[in-house]
Amino acid sequence: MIIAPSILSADLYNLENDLKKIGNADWIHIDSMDGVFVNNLTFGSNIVHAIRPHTDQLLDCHLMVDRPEKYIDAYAEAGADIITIHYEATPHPHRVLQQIREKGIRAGISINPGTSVEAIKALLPFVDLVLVMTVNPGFGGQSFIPEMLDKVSLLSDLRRINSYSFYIQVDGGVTNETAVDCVEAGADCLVSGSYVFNQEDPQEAISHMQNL
Ligand SMILES: O=C(CO)[C@H](O)[C@H](O)COP(=O)(O)O
Repeated sequence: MIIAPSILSADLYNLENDLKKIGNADWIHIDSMDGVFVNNLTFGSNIVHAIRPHTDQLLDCHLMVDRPEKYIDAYAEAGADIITIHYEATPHPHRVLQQIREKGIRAGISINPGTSVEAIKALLPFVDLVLVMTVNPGFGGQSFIPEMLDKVSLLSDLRRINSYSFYIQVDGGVTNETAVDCVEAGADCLVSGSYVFNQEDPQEAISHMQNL
């Protein structure tokens, strides 16, 4: 199981120290929010640029921004390994996914709780990752919406039937308990923010989830 702690819940004043606390994680999840697509503002490609020289962990960039096509070049130049855009954020998701892959970067598509898997079926051959939001995007520390697990199961079936190879990532309210349900439904990558960073020993929490 791939674990991607979200630095949305890190202490930005002590980011270097907090990155050490999650040093055994496979990926680092970077939540960019623009105050338009979601009602919150966080960070942009500048944080990718700042972290990149200091880790070999994959930088997994989740763009909760309107019209993500405007920012792909900046994230590519900053050193992103994965860029996930929201299906709901652009009228041209297929074009933006192509734009990401043309940069040699893995491309992900994310869906809000109100968006069905059917809506992104035509995009599945063109993605390296599908992110199922299990909270409404915008804030950390929200409660997991269990009904979203049906989407994870459906994606897992579609992946098997069509021999696709995208990762199925779950994000929002992931704890040691909800992680078990995500794994059973077919997820292979879990984003966890507040749960991981609130633990006495984040590395132990990460390795527990990695072994699910
Ligand atoms: O994308 C996000 C919010 O939009 C966060 O990645 C997500 O909510 C993780 O935080 P937590 O584990 O605290 O729910």
